[in-house]
Amino acid sequence: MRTRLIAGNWKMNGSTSLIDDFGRAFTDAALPEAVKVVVIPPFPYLEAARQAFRNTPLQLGAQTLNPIDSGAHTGEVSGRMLKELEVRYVLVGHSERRELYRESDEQVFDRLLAALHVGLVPILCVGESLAERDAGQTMEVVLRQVGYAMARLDPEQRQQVVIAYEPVWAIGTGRTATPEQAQEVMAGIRAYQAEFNTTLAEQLTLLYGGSMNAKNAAELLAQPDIDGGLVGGASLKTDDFYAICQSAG
Ligand SMILES: O=C[C@H](O)COP(=O)(O)O
Repeated sequence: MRTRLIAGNWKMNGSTSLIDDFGRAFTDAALPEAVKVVVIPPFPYLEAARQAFRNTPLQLGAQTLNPIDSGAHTGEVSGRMLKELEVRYVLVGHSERRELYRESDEQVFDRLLAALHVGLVPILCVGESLAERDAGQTMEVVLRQVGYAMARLDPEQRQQVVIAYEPVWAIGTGRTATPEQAQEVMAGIRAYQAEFNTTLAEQLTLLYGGSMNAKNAAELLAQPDIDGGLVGGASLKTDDFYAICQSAG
């Protein structure tokens, strides 16, 4: 059975009091067995989260990392620093990083490799824009993003990567991909992986992201190639996020 994973990406939102709310809500939480839950707050809240989540099943994630270990890179954070704060997962290639901060496939790959080198689990985010979908280029764009990274990894590294499919037009818009639309692309990603190794493809954890919420999560998560969710807006509401985690069981 594949890992079920729900990750809440707070983006540039949240507060220390929201961290405390999550700590309280998830203390001794009875989550479905085999569901892993990750909270990905902004960097300044990681230490508070590490403390507040001690008696919870919540694991920590970070939103990006610099590929370099240390040095004169003002404003940047390295994977080694994240590891010190017991961070386990890190997003790479989120569409907001690709768009707003002009991260190329090459830069995304450097970050992914750096994450693997320090023992973080990278969540590689991929997805097409609305114009690309309308032009019938969805699979081409998504497989280019997946392929650029995966083809450069060795089999053991490939096994560590989680992939999140996030159609850009569904992010923060309230317009979720239909379960069928998401399933079609995610089956395509798994089939692409199977070209390297069928066992690895079968074990690959694939997340859907894009306006997932407490109402639509169960239907999305029921699709055969959707193993979990990368949740933005709804991960800022404790009750909604808790409900999404329950739907993953
Ligand atoms: O990282 C999360 C995704 O970008 C989805 O965000 P959203 O749930 O607010 O659409």
